[in-house]
Amino acid sequence: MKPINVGLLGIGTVGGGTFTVLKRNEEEITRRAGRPIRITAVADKNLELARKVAGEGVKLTDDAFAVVADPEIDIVVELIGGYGIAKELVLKAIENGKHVVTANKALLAVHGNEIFAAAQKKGVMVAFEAAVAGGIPIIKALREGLSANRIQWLAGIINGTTNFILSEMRDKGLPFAEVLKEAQALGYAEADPTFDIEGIDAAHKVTIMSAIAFGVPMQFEAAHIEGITALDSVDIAYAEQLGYRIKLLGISRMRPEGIELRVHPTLIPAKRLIANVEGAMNAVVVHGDAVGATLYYGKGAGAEPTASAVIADLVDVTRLHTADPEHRVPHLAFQPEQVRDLKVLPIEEVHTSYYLRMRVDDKPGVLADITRILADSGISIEAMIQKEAPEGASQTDIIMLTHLTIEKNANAAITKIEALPVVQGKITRLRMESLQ
Ligand SMILES: NC(=O)c1ccc[n+]([C@@H]2O[C@H](COP(=O)([O-])OP(=O)(O)OC[C@H]3O[C@@H](n4cnc5c(N)ncnc54)[C@H](O)[C@@H]3O)[C@@H](O)[C@H]2O)c1
Ligand SMILES: N[C@@H](CCO)C(=O)O
Ligand code: NA
Repeated sequence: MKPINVGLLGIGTVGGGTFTVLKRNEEEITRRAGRPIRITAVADKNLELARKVAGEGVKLTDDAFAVVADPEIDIVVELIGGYGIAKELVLKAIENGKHVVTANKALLAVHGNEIFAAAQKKGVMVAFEAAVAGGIPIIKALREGLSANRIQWLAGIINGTTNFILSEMRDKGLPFAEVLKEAQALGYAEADPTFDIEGIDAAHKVTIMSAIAFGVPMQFEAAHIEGITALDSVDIAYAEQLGYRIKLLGISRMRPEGIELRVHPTLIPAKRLIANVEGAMNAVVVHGDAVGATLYYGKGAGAEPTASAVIADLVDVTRLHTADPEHRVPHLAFQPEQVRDLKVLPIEEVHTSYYLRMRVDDKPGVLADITRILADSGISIEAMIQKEAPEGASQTDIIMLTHLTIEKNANAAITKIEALPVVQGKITRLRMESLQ
């Protein structure tokens, strides 16, 4: 059977892993795909690296546009990253009638609408399993496995770097900067690690999942994004005492009036399976009306786990290469004309519950004043701890967990509580999700 020819753009961590796994498992992969999948051209601006990894028998170049223009190439695999040259290359590949496989979540979350429209018009596939949660087949699950369901919400630990940092801080009490350096050395972090720690990478990934779960366009620009840099280790410890873990979650929920799309540190009950996902591992919970809650777990980063997803896409594209475009799975799970223009809700409209930590004067009646404000705002309290004031101290910490409310309601109550003379400084507020 005639091989399918692949042009690889970027042979760094993921590109190198893809080359290695494809070679090692060639026989198994061919048995699945029905024909051999061969990387026949590699472009990397670091030619020395390309030579070292790909060796003889492959066309090597430092000009990625030459691969995209090569008439012998059937599928272009984009593993360069970023929104700059990667966007030009992907659009050019599509224009030249080539299928595209990419791990580039930033590119798809920001420019996906344009890229998928171009691919649809040209009748080519753009596959992106590696872009979300690395090796976990979450795109496949959302797009195909759960297609009977009205998906109601999804929530995931989808950034390995930040989960690694939170785990190490909690278990070993190590400082943030030190753990970040370790995550970078292990190859988990983005080229610019602020994308990880400020929640941007997780927002890219939840944007993509939200689009294919709910049949809406990519709306990255409307996502609410908070990272872990403002998180205080005292809150990690208090959350623990209350039976919760703090994780950086990407959350998207379908509501009749719009979509919630947000990334922020979140308290989740310690007894949930996902609360126990540690280190650089990823996990996503997807809730469908028929199936209920489903959980997907595995390695979200690293050379071979990510290559596993890239190659699964290569197998899919190879199988469907000759199929009529109408018989292929739609790029974004829903038929293109069925994508709905449902907007992302502002963060003030989200439904969630809260962890509140405040420093108060250690006087009688303080608690009554605070609980009255919450009650007047219709916010009920689920749990509370009041720390014993240390010997001779005149102030103490109160930590409260609330029931579900609307964010703007919580904001108004917090402003009123902060205005009480007995409350010192700002209240620390974290969102909580029950994930049931
Ligand atoms: N590393 C991971 O664990 C992981 C996981 C999932 C997704 N991704 C995504 O995969 C993509 C690649 O990530 P990576 O970690 O392999 O990056 P990397 O930096 O290890 O590799 C990128 C490669 O592209 C080459 N390159 C850069 N500019 C180029 C150009 N103009 N022309 C040709 N080559 C060029 C570089 O020399 C390098 O070898 C990114 O989009 C990233 O977000 C990475
Ligand atoms: N920087 C990303 C890589 C995988 O997308 C992470 O830490 O999850
Ligand atoms: Na994946």
